[in-house]
Parts: sequence; structure tokens; C-alpha cells
Amino acid sequence: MTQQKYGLLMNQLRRTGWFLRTGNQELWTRSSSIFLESSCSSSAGLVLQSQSTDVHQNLALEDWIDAHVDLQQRSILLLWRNRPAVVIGRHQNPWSECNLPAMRRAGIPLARRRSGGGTVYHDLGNLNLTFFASTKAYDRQRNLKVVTEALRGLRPDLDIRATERFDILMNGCFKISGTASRLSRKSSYHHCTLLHSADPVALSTLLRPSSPGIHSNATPSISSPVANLTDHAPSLQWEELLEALVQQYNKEFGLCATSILIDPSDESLFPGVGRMAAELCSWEWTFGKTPKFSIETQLELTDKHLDLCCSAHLLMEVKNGLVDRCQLDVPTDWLPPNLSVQISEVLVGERFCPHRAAAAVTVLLRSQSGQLHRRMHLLCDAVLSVIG
Ligand SMILES: Nc1ncnc2c1ncn2[C@@H]1O[C@H](COP(=O)(O)OC(=O)CCCC[C@@H]2CCSS2)[C@@H](O)[C@H]1O
Repeated sequence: MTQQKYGLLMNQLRRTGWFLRTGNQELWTRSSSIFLESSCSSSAGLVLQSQSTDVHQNLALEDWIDAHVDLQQRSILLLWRNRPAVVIGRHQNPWSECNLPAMRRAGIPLARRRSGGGTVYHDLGNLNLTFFASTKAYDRQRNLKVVTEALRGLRPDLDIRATERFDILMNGCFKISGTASRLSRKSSYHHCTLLHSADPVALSTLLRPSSPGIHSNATPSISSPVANLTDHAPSLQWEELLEALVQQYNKEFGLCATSILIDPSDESLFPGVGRMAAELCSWEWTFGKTPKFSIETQLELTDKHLDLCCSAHLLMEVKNGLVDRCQLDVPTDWLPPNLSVQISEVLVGERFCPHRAAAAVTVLLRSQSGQLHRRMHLLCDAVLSVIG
């Protein structure tokens, strides 16, 4: 960290009560980690607001704080928003949770977070709040109370309530916030969304399965009717919402923090955060961490030249995001068995990904011509359409 940046951060923290080796509160850097320490637990709170709208950078910042900040005597609230993105839970299957082809077409990234729970849609109309605390002080209902009380203060007419499963509902049935959390032995975080003015069409069209007939033990999402705060409070501005949330957080936890803008890609403040973001971006994390699953479905095939239709059966097993087993049962009068076996064989070991699978079968298709080529092509297209 350069002296100048360090000085800036110190000043910000001094203003907000977090000092560098002065008084009874200290902040210092050691072995490329920042440790935030305080002996004065009653005022040891910090509110950070991310300047980034990149989902992977923001998730990496959460991981960084979780890994590097000593939260035994203090709590942190992180406020962040993302450009359009779909965020799945740690133990979920992206192919059964979201419309991957539509996301690819729209250039919308998929992110797998480290916390459990279901899939949510993010855009700049959705606020994320991450409550960091010691595991001892971890209290999700209390955190949600910060949100519900802030909203009640802003708009007393709205009926806003947290549920037993830690959703927040507006007017009895519309979900405006979903929760997930990650607990470790000493520290923990609880994060939740807050729908202010997100795109409802994108939310509902992107949170649909890509592939049919998936069987797995992955965590399923619990779909709910959703609403934006602005549906019932059209004049509610971001600034007043953020201010009310910070005020309520201070009130609830007896703090006096003001929010500090931070850049989560700043390696001098958060050493190693870029590597953490790169890991979250990787195919191996996003898709490769999917719990093993199988796909079993019928493929309808039509050879238009001969006006001939048939139905094939596909069974695929996928482990670590890679095709582990593929079985194609095609009527033998439609395609000789050795050719459908060849298709299965080239797919085994490949990523369960349409681009990789297409590249693998393209080589095989070159080996045939005429009617057999046409039918193999049709069969390959049908298989690829299942790999969302
Ligand atoms: N942004 C957002 N906010 C609230 N509810 C949503 C949102 N997007 C989708 N949904 C609805 O919730 C269900 C999934 O509900 P489910 O209960 O299965 O999952 C969750 O709520 C997970 C919340 C994760 C919050 C983290 C905070 C920071 S990073 S992501 C989905 O099918 C939709 O019906």
C-alpha cells in the first residue's frame, strides 16, 4: 500500500473512529493483510460501500474481508450493487437454475457465491447488503430488522416484514429480499438482496432451467412472487434508502459509522483480492463445482429429406462439470449403433458446455457424408440443445 493511499484510508477511518495505532483502536497492515482491531467494541463498526458493479469483484471483496479481517470485536456492513448478473448458491446446479443460453446472448455473467441457498438476479436496481460479524454475534433476524425498520421509517404505509426463512416480504406476499449466509468457526457473514427497481422481466426470464430432465441433489431455489420497492413507493430514491439503512445499522448496533467508498480491485488495500476474483470467475469454480447430476431425456429427430421421424433416448452423467457417462439409444434403422456410440465417446471427458461439446462432435461429423452425415448432424444438434 502506498503511503498516500494508506494516509487517505487512515483519514477516512480516523473520521469514522477507526485509527491507526492511536488510542484504544488500531488499524495496521502486516504480512500483506490488513487487520482491523479495536478494544472498544461498542463503537467498532464500519460501513463500506463498493464502487464496483462487477459481481466477481464484489464477491471477492466479501471473501477477502471474511478471510483477512478480525471480526471478533467488531462488525462491518458492506453495501454493493452489480451490473446485470445471475448469482447461484454454493451447492446449486446452474443448468437447472438459470437460462444460460439467454444469459450468453445478453452478455449476462453467472456467478457462484460461497454461501448456500438459491439463485437470484442482480442489476443496478438491486442492492446487496453483507453483514460481517463474529459467529457469536451473528444474528440474521437482527440484521433484517435493520432493513425492515429503515423501510418502515421511510415509508410507514408499506407493510414490510421478515419471514422465518429470512425473506423480506412487502404487502404480505411479494418478496423484496432474499438471504444467504456463510458461517465459519470464528467469523461469519450474512448477505441479502433488496429489490428497489430491478428489471422484473429479466429476473423472471433468466431464472428458468436451461436443460430438461436434470436429476440431482443440488440445492433447489424456492421461487416466489417478487416486487420492487418502487412498485409501491415510486418516489423512493437510492440516496434516502442508503442513508436510512446506514442510520438504522448504527442505531441497531450502537455504532456511529458513516459509509466509506472503496474500490474492491485495489490490491494495495486488499492484497490478493484480484486472485480471489479470478478464481470466482473461473469455469472450474462456476460450473465445475456443480454437484454431480444426470440428464435423462427424449430427443425428437426429423430427417426432412425423407420425411422420417424418430425418437432417441439420452442419458448423461456429469461430475465436476465434465461428462462422465453418455448413453445414446437411437433406433438402428435411423443410425447404425457404432455411430451413436462414437458420438457418446467423444463427449465423455468434455466439459458439459455447448461450445466444447460442439467442437468435439465437429471433428467426428467430418468423417461422414450424405444421409449418415445429415442424421449424425441432427442427432448432435439435438444433444447440444440439451447442454444449455
Ligand atoms: N434479487 C432478488 N431479490 C429477492 N428475490 C429474488 C431476487 N432475484 C430472484 N428472487 C426470487 O427469489 C427466488 C430464490 O429464492 P431462494 O430463497 O431460493 O434464494 C435466495 O433468496 C437467495 C438469496 C441470496 C442473496 C445473496 C446476497 C448477495 S449475493 S446473493 C427466485 O426464484 C426468485 O423468485
